[in-house]
Amino acid sequence: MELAAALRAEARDCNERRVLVLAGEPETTRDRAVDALATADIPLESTTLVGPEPFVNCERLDPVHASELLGQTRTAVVYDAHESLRPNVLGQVVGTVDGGGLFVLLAPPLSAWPSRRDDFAEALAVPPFGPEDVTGHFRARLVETLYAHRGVAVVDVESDTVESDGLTDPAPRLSVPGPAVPDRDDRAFPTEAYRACLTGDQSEALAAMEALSEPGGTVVVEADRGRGKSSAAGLAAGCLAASGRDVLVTAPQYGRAGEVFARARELLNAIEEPVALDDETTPHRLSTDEGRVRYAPPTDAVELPDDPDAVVVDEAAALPVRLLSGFLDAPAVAFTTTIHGYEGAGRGFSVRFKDRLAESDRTVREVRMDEPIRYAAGDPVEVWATRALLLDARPPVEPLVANARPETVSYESLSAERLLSDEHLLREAFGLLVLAHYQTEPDDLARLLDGPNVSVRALVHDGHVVSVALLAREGGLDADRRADMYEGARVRGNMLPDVLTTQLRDEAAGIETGWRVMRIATHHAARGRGLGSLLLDRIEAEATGGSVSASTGETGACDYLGVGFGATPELVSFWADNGYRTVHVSTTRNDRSGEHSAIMLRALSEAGEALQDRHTKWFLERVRGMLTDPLADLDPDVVRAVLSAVDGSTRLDLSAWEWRLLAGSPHGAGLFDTAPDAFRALALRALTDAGSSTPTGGGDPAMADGPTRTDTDGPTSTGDGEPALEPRAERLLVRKVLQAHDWDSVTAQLDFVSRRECMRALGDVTARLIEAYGTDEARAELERFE
Ligand SMILES: CC(=O)SCCNC(=O)CCNC(=O)[C@H](O)C(C)(C)COP(=O)(O)OP(=O)(O)OC[C@H]1O[C@@H](n2cnc3c(N)ncnc32)[C@H](O)[C@@H]1OP(=O)(O)O
Ligand SMILES: Nc1ncnc2c1ncn2[C@@H]1O[C@H](COP(=O)(O)OP(=O)(O)OP(=O)(O)O)[C@@H](O)[C@H]1O
Repeated sequence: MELAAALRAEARDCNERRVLVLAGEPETTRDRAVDALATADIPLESTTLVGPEPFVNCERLDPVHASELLGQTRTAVVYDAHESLRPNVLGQVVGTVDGGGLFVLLAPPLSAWPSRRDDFAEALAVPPFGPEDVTGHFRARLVETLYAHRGVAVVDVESDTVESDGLTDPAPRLSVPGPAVPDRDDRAFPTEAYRACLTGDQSEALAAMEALSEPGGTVVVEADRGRGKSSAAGLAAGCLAASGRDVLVTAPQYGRAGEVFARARELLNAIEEPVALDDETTPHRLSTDEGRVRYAPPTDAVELPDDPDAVVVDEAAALPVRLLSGFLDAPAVAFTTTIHGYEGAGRGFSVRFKDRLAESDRTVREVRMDEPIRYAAGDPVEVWATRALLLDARPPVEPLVANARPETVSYESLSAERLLSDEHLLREAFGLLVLAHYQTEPDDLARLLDGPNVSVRALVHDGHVVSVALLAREGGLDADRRADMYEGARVRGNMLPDVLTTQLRDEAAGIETGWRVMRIATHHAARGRGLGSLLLDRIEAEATGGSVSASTGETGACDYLGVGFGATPELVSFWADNGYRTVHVSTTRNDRSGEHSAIMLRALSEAGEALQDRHTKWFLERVRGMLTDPLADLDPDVVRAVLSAVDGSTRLDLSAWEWRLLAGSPHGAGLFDTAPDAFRALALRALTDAGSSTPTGGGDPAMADGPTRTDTDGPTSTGDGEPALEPRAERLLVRKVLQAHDWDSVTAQLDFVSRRECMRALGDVTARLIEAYGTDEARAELERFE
């Protein structure tokens, strides 16, 4: 394996990395990899094998644990991709290879690789599709990039042919001086911290983070992977703790904060600050005499437990904007974020969150770190990985779509073939999806190109993608599969049938076929002009009449459209305005976003309607119980939005005595606390009516009457609908009546001047609801006190 030695020698000379692809039968490639590591003189202690079985005496990680390598530095990583090639794993492992090191990829013969069905392809075969329906576009594209890119050697080990030698013959590199330590006058942090910096960019980022010493300090550090941003944040945290401050560190995953703590600790040791680990089992907690550095997961950290002096949010792009905004309540805060990472969300961070920062009254210091730490700038392996995984995909630049309007765009189905033949279109469509969602990852690219159940629709303005939707076909499952699912077996994909079947105990929920809108996004320069709604309209038109063909990207006619998403009031209204109706709200919060998911359906066929109707009915029957317990802290505006988006309303089944009690409450004759259930029934009725124009009536013993809004009785105050309550009155119904918060907290949350005023406000709302919904007797009772 002389080639391996030559690649390594070149890599070392220019502090870059090289890729060695060994293609052929598994055993042969594994033997050759062992030879290659030996000939290239790569120490096994700094080599990691990522693969299903050991064949070389070095650290081995199963591919599912590859994320453990994030933030680490290895001289070589061998990725044995025979059993499965996972795009996420590829992205995670390439970045950890050090300058002067090799990334060794073991693969089947490259010409046959795209048509192989490996374990990852199996994972993309979402029922009712089988592995034979999964295509190999992602791998075909990957193979093309392997041949096309500099720094990538390809060897066919069966014929012992070097198909591409990967040598770039670089010009000799001038040695780069280490970063200068700023003058003492210019800095507040100790010299040791600046000495610990490995690049000028890192030193500048550290200097910017001195702003965290003062209340109001806000710093944003943006960098590509491996630029040393976590380390810069760690050095800053160490300096702050040494000066007696309490620093709270958060990151999407506990393990990811490791570099922050490692640098903080090294620094505290270097400046001889006695440092104690509070607890060996949770090493992410360091204490100095007066200061400390501690970790909390994002959804806890946003509550700013124990009032930290400063907060470091590492990998901020992987968190949703709503959560990030919460950190602006901290006295001082630094956000570090990857621009083109496997998180693939850096631009999203800039666009979505920087606007929010700009609106806040904080002065923000922004720093960008470009110099790579592990290897030289311009490293060809980084260039290759970025292209292969589309890590730098971005939406069209603003001027190209700024004039897009519903009348200037065309609706298009973007098949995988079309996207592959037009790299610009692929980059724009994927870039827009990445930008719109904080959790897009390289696996999604493969899903989009090869998943038989996934397809893309877009609005195109002048050749550029301005709105895009990713659709998943769900349901259409046979009886055995539905029974398995009902009994608790995991069925891939099929998110909506899965929730409706397993959590909501509907064994028939997987019969109908639906399209789930997995993601939808409109370019930020063209939002609020009706484009998102137009895209949904066109999808619906297609879904009501289309033909079925997985290979052409046609998803076919179906029974319903559906969506599951982290519920915010604005998004729920967007879906409700487009005719989607609530059937479920998850009882737990998403770990990363802190949001509850809402599930909304839009029935398109009779069968779809039957499905939606029964879930609407069940939702109305159970939502009261959920609101007093698991959803008791759900944002009242989300509660208002999801309730008003239910396609139906509850019937009021109150006894004459309950009506009398309600009617007495506005004037203090009846008390809320003596019969909260009667108040709940009334509040729920009002809030579910809030989105409709024709309320349903009372008198029926059934709790819910499903989606038909046929009124039977119940006068209304407006003549043609429900009483129009102000948002604050609705929030009061949610917080006090439905979520059962105590009077004092409701008074404070809704800014009432006193508990008395809050109680009086509830009395007023109750009176209005009795006017609208009460029996004649109840209204007469109300009048007795007036
Ligand atoms: C399954 C999922 O993907 S859910 C996640 C949806 N996607 C995102 O959140 C990505 C970022 N957001 C976007 O790309 C867009 O805001 C979309 C896709 C939600 C809406 O696209 P648009 O082209 O703006 O839609 P359209 O113009 O038809 O409707 C906008 C309406 O949605 C509402 N809306 C939706 N989201 C928001 C929001 N975050 N802030 C304010 N209003 C919003 C508004 O009421 C607006 O009404 P208006 O026209 O009266 O101003
Ligand atoms: N000042 C430093 N001292 C010692 N090691 C450092 C320093 N800065 C960076 N490193 C090392 O360089 C590598 C990359 O640094 P770090 O993890 O801070 O960068 P990052 O930009 O957050 O990278 P990633 O995106 O890979 O998480 C790590 O292995 C880290 O240990």
